[in-house]
Amino acid sequence: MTSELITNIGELTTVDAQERVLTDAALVIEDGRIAWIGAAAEAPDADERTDAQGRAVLPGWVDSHTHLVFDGDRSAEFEARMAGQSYAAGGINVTTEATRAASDEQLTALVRGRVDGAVAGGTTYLETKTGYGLSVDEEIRHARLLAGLKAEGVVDEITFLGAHLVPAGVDADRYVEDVVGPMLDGVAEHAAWADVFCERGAFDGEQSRRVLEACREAGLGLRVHGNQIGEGPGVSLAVELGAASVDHVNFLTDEDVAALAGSWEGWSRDGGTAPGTVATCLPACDLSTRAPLAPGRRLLDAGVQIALASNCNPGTSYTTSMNFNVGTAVLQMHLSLAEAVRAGTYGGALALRAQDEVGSIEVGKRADLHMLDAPAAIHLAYRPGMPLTHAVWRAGRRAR
Ligand SMILES: N=CN[C@@H](CCC(=O)O)C(=O)O
Ligand SMILES: [Zn+2]
Repeated sequence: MTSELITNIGELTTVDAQERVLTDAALVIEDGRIAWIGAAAEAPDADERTDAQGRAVLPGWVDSHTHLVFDGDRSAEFEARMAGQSYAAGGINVTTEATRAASDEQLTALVRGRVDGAVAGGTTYLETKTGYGLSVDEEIRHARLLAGLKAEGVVDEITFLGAHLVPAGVDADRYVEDVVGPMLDGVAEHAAWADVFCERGAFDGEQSRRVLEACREAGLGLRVHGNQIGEGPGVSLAVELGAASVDHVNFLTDEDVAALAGSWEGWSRDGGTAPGTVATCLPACDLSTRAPLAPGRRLLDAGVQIALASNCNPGTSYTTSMNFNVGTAVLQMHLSLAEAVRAGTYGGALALRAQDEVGSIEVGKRADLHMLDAPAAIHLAYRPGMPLTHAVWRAGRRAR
């Protein structure tokens, strides 16, 4: 068992229950986990020593929402949007066609490259989805490829999103029966989560319920893409069915916000009731679709736990940069730096129910660390777009 002391940390943002931010700090990693945190002057010895030279350290980002299994290019669709066209779910079909044509080797290499990019930007725990297969064989193929990458530690969480869109030329009810039948049977061994795009142009409330209930029955945890394009049943359904997260949340009624807040009543970080439904905000996606930014401030003020995620996908958010998403949440969504960092770390972990393992720097947790080439984390918003990630540790190992 080797240990590493990281010392001379200018600012250590722990995201622990007390939201402690330590200056002149140090920490020790042992066997992939955080073994000690405290003042640099009091740090114990370790086998190896890294001098942070006054840099800031924070938990690695937990990106709780990505779609990395895809091939093809949708830049023309993006350009048309920038010229005034609005986003519609139908573009998913374009990616599905390109993705189906890619071999296992091609898709695996594409996912690996995208994860490398995410890690290079400070992401240390990452969820990703199927959803550009949209047939029984293809969805199972994508889930199987992801399971191989999970076994290697490339991705951390896998979500089945067969209910992303009804593929062109297929009857909707027939497709839903495929999703809850042979598709679910084939992916259940590979995925821990199921998701549905509950939205105008994708799946309505009834179809979404059918998919979510069947997936829950099969033992999968639930997540929902909801309220992205307009108000709708996504949020209320997610809360009713005990989904771990509902993502996008751009268009919310007061009832939606109250339902989300109600799901957190009685929960506290140190105990109480089980966690409720996290509202995941996706600022890069909102900018790329010219949508109103998700109301993160309103949700926090109502007592809802929120996450920030990249939603990396070729249609609405072609970026894995959590630095960008967190900086944007401060600049445009009126979150404080502490709130935005928490949403991109502990909030994402809550959305994946991985909060006991990752999402904060606490003794016993996985040593997932992000060192900035800056003395303080506020530089993420103060210097947007700058290459601020200096070093990354994933489960105690230098990943960057
Ligand atoms: N909204 C649904 N799914 C993706 C976009 C899919 C696409 O357009 O390719 C999203 O999260 O934004
Ligand atoms: Zn998405």
